[in-house]
Amino acid sequence: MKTQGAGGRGRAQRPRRPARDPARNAAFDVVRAVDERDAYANLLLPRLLRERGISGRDAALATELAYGTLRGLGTYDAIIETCSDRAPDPDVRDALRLGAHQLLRMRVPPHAAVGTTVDLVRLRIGQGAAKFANAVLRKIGSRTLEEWVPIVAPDQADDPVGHLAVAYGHPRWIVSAFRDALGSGGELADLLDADNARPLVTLVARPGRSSVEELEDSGAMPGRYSPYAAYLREGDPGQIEAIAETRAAVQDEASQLVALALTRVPVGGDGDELWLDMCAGPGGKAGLLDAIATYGDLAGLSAEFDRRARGGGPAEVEGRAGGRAGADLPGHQGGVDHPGHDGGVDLPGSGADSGRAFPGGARVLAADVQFHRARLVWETTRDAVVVTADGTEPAWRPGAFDRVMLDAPCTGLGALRRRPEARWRRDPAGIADLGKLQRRLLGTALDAVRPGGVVAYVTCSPHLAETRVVVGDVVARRDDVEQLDARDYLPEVDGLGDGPYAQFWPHRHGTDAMFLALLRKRP
Ligand SMILES: C[S@@+](CC[C@H](N)C(=O)[O-])C[C@H]1O[C@@H](n2cnc3c(N)ncnc32)[C@H](O)[C@@H]1O
Repeated sequence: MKTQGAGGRGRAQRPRRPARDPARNAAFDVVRAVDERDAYANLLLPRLLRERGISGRDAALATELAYGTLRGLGTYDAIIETCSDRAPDPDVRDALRLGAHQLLRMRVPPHAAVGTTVDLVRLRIGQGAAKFANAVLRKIGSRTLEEWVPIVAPDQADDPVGHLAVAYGHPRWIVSAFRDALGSGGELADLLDADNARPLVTLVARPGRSSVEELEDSGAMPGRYSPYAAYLREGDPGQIEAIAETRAAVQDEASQLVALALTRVPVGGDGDELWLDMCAGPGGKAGLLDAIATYGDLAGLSAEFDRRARGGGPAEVEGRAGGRAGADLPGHQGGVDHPGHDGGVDLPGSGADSGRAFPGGARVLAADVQFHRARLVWETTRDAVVVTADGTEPAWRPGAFDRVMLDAPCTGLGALRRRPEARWRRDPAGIADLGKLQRRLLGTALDAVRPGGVVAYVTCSPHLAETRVVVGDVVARRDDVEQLDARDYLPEVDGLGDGPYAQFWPHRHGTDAMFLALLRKRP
């Protein structure tokens, strides 16, 4: 049974009236559903917008209201508590959170923020609750966010983590984890701030299937680092033909780069034909790996070709690239004119087999333990073989693969920008169990790769207990593994840390906080 708080007394069930303010009503419904029944905002909101025919500016407003409110819950709750003389009912509190977001972080004029929120409460909850909401919102609007923070947050000097947690709306344990992973406190506020910003929609043009130029024709602009990335400032990516046909997809740029880095490591020796994506669902990295495996790293190949045509090195790349990855392939990008590339990437190693872009001609086996997620991989890949399989109990023989991608199940703390409510749902208690699974999966990934082959251990979390500690523990227990400096395979990206790992950051790179370790099985 619900507790009776402010504005709840004597309230009768009333029939829903038609929404006069579709954006705020939709945002309210999303925040309520997240609060009441653990709904996922990024799944529910697009459905509500579609069902209610909300589009254009109203859709943009509903999105900012719902996502922004959910990101800032911790901050807004602290301010609401200070401004209320009694605990609000959950539905009234959700409306107050929406109002607080408009007053403190959006450019909605205060009278409009208060007026529309009070109207919403009157219509959806009741007259008594509306009076209460009006009084609380007026108090909230009497100060700016910068003025509220010192009042409601712990003192910065006494408790810097607690202060940042309230100031930037993150749970304290996540702020601590980010501080530990960053290694110094200097950038912590920038990171938390970046987590509160709406991420750019990043697309991937799967090589051989689409091209950045094709995405540019649909209104996107070339990405900063990945030769396959394009940014979409506005519009629905689902309407882009290449995306509808799975030749391109929505994919964070760091996700693209960690997959690309795996394909750039020279494996030498016994061919390079079979790759495993061990935790592939829903298929973002598998989609890119599948295209590179089939057609080659076309951007890298054309950069190499350009370099060699200018007299920069051995010429047999033309022969290796010809046929499968030659200039006639659909979507072949020709020369690379890319801010991060300067005509090609310089990878470590020299000699016939190293430092080369992969020319194509491999096959990907993509596995996921969950059938429905494996099915999503099957829908997004073309040439990959997709299976439902548990990576901890391999269905493949040891040493079968030349390259293995292990994008391990993790807390997802690196993608908090995308899932607005996620930060309040994650529980540090789950990290120990995840760590056990991550260690087992990394062990079986290393068993799956042949001597000389390479494993990418990836998490979409910078939490040390899921990244360095896992890799360090597993490597320390084996004598057949050599750790590579992952940064060497991403020369177009600065600021990836002290190595040998590569750690992306939203505030530095505009990407998710993706972690990469590259491990080679000793020949
Ligand atoms: C971080 S997600 C992978 C994301 C994916 N690589 C992509 O880029 O779209 C982790 C995946 O691991 C899967 N998984 C969890 N435990 C597994 C196991 N024991 N064996 C195989 N897959 C597992 C989950 O179902 C989930 O789909």
